[in-house]
Amino acid sequence: MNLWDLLTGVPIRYASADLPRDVTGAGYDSHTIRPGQVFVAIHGANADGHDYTAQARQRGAACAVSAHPVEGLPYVLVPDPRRALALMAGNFFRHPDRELSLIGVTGTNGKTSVAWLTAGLFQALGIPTGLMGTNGCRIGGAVLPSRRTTPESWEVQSLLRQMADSGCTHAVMEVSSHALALDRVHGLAYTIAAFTNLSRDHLDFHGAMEDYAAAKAALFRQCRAAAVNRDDPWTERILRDCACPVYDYGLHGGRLLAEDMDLSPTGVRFTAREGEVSCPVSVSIPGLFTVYNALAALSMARLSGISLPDAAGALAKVPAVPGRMEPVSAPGLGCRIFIDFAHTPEALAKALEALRPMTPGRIIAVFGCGGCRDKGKRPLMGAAAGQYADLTVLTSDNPRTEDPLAIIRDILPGLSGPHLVIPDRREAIFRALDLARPGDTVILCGKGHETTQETGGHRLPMDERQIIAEYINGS
Ligand SMILES: CC(=O)N[C@H]1[C@@H](OP(=O)(O)OP(=O)(O)OC[C@H]2O[C@@H](n3ccc(=O)[nH]c3=O)[C@H](O)[C@@H]2O)O[C@H](CO)[C@@H](O)[C@@H]1O[C@H](C)C(=O)N[C@@H](C)C(=O)N[C@H](CCC(=O)O)C(=O)O
Ligand SMILES: Nc1ncnc2c1ncn2[C@@H]1O[C@H](COP(=O)(O)OP(=O)(O)OP(=O)(O)O)[C@@H](O)[C@H]1O
Ligand SMILES: N[C@H](CCC[C@H](N)C(=O)O)C(=O)O
Ligand SMILES: [Mg+2]
Repeated sequence: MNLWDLLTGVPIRYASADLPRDVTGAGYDSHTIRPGQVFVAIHGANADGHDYTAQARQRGAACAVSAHPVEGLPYVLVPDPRRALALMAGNFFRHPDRELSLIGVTGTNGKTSVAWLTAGLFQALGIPTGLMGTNGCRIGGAVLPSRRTTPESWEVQSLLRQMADSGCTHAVMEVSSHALALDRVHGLAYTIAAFTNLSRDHLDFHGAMEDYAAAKAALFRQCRAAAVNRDDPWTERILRDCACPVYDYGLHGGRLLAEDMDLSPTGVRFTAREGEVSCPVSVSIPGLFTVYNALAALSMARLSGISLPDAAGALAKVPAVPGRMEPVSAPGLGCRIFIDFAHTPEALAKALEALRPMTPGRIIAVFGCGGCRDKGKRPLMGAAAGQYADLTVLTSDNPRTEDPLAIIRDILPGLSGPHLVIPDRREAIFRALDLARPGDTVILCGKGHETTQETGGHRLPMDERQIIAEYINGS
């Protein structure tokens, strides 16, 4: 590709005279750069790409895009290499957002659930829809694993191009606050952006709630319509800079309302009402938060021109989201078991609250907090467990490179109420199941769809479904 075509729209401060005419693409990691590519040097939190131009050159980089002059490669100076990378990705992959109805979902909790329900709803109506998020990327029948909720801009544009080329007319993607702050979706034009809610998470990265909210709000400056949760106290802040039409939903206010709710162990049923039109909705995921997630999905369907009855009919056909209040059958144990992905104080509270009406006995919660992430949420998660569970088995959840016991020590000050500390997660699950009596509910929080445990800097296999099966089979 012609270098200047690749750089279309990128603000440029200076270009050296010896630049190549054609390049084969771009990359931002010196380890994986390929011959003929542009190496985009990014100044990050841990490293500075500008220090790795020699390695990029050895691997065949044709030139660099950088914030300051670099040694050994012709270069183009730009004010912001991350943004340059995102714009170059759009050019290289021929702007798939111009061919797709692109839907972005942001918020602290519920992004994966809402994205899944929305994509599933469209698919059920015969609308070919791609899906990108924490649980993987779905393009046609293929599922590609994801390491992050929203990948780097080059990968985002590449995946959207694959969706467009495979016949998708719509794409639904989760947009994390990290992605917004780090320009992974810079330059994308969203047809619809949705906001689920905001509560404490990721303050290790954002610093303060206001900065976290500001990162999320940025999505609403690059969309043509917004779907928002009217009941969330942060919604006004999120919409402050939003100039597009807004469709709101809620239990207490909004254009789309949920009424006559029936929350059961197997899911939720309610009546969705928009003005004079109302229709029954059912989703096979328990918890009041599922009502909100369903309303978000229905709102995006409405903004896409789908009638409420058609949308509700399609939503009823969508299978449950893997690892989100996922029931595990344990015949013989007499207790209910759920695998869930709650990993914030608010999500943990909501997930545990959802269990109370279906639990004649005790709620036994197994949870831990991720290592190398927001430490401030740890005692708050402890407090949520103490408040809503009858017994907590405190354990580990991806300690990463932190000492698991140090993480547990951070959680304990918030945790009042009966609890056991069992750092080994498999052992913790076994103990919770040992202690469970008929009528109790055991919930394993925080790992959801994950099938590994990151500890000591390694990623080890760990599947909670398998651990439960092993317990049941007596191994
Ligand atoms: C905080 C964060 O998101 N960091 C991401 C960011 O890191 P960074 O900018 O600090 O990068 P860095 O490691 O300092 O390196 C700077 C540059 O030098 C380059 N480099 C570095 C070393 C070298 O030898 N050669 C080289 O070229 C790197 O490729 C990079 O381009 O850019 C890197 C390259 O894309 C990412 O790998 C890294 O994600 C890390 C692994 C991460 O864990 N991110 C998580 C927190 C995250 O993004 N999570 C969100 C939120 C999930 C949610 O709640 O939904 C997500 O979207 O998944
Ligand atoms: N709307 C919601 N409000 C509060 N809690 C929710 C909501 N939806 C789901 N949850 C809880 O949060 C957990 C995570 O849900 P989900 O994976 O959909 O969130 P997410 O925003 O995608 O998370 P991540 O930031 O990791 O991508 C669920 O397992 C459930 O316990
Ligand atoms: N998207 C979330 C996932 C957390 C999953 C949980 N298992 C943990 O490791 O804390 C994050 O990056 O914070
Ligand atoms: Mg997610």
